[in-house]
Amino acid sequence: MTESSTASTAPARTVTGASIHLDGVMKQYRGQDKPAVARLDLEIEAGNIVTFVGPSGCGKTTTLKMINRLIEPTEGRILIDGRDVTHENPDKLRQSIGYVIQSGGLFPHWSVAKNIGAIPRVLGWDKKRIAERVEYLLDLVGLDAAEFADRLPKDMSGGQQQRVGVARALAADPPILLMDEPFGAVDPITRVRLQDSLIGIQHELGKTIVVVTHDFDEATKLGDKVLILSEGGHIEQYAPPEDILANPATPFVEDFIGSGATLAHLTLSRVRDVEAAPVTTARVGEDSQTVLGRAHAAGHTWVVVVDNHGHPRAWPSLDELAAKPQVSDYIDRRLPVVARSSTLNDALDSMLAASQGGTLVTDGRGAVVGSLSIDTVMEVIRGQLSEARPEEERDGYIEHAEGSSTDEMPVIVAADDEVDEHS
Ligand SMILES: Nc1ncnc2c1ncn2[C@@H]1O[C@H](COP(=O)(O)OP(=O)(O)OP(=O)(O)O)[C@@H](O)[C@H]1O
Repeated sequence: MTESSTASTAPARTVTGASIHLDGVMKQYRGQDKPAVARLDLEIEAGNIVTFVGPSGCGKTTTLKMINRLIEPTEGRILIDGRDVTHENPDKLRQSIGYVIQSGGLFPHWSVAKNIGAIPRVLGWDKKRIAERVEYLLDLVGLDAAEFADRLPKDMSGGQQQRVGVARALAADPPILLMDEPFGAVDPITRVRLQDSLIGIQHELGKTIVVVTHDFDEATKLGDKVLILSEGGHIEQYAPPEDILANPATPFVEDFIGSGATLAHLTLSRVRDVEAAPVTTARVGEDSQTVLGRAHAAGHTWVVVVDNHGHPRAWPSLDELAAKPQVSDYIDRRLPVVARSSTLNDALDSMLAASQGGTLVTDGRGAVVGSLSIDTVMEVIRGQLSEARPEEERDGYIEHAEGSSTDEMPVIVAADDEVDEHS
């Protein structure tokens, strides 16, 4: 079988996640007159990412924490893969449900390896198995084990700490991952990378992931389904993002998603839907002339320097490359990079943040697979906008400028403006 036919007939994704069923759950906090979450019924399919959004105080976190019983429901049942866990030992339950909070929630005096190994140690795994697991998970979340395993959280960036938080939550291979505003505390570019990394991990592992977020764009990007809640944990809509944008179920949802719903479709277009241009890659320490030969043959004017995992480090021009006999070990911290799962909005953001006319594209594990130019993205966006606006609405500048349009120019008059009938 050829490589391309393997790709086109790829088998369905492996699902290692478990389904979650909230059956009439209710939470009434002591001293409150109204329940934080009134009777809520929710079915989350195994292997899906579901995002919870809604205004502050609507009950997102309460609902999430009832799944692993960090908050005990006042009424109702929680079923995991059909099994009623409402009265199971909560500590045991939590060992099978990974939990990630904002900023990673790492133990500050423990190394990265010790943090990730916390639950496996409780489960009595031997040292070798834990060490192998730590190495596998660091690689999965895009961190180099040799560089990070012995670091303390304070010596890492917010985004790196958050990656370790995800690795720790996955340590005992739980079927479910709960995440409460996981990317709320990082800058927008890091946020995009963490989102992409999470999508990559989910595609690879097929876990069931529930994410609470304030950000509707994040909810639509990550979620196979989005749950929109209003006060009291009331379900306004629970559907795939495309359906919510196309058919908001209630006036609340319409208001919530805002008038930019047409533009919001752009947040659903992915980098993988646009063909990435091939790039010439070079390894650190490789002979520059050999790389130049490859780049010239491919007609490229720059190359991407990658590490042993194929992660991009810099994108020097051929002149810069030729200035040194070997490919040098330089990291360009402002390199624009997006994953195939990123949205076109993310791609534009990354280009703008780096003041570049293009961005590199990586796979779910951060290895370079190509590049995308601003022109390509703009072309797709223009196409989408014109599809969103019906033909008859598009009366061009030329027609108006030449006075050839038969349409009346619209005149907007305030209700109390006097209109002179004779002018
Ligand atoms: N421990 C508590 N005791 C009393 N009331 C609480 C408690 N925790 C939350 N609440 C109330 O329950 C309601 C739902 O809170 P919850 O934290 O679930 O909302 P949320 O949608 O996650 O909000 P946010 O987006 O602001 O984090 C709110 O009115 C909140 O004030």
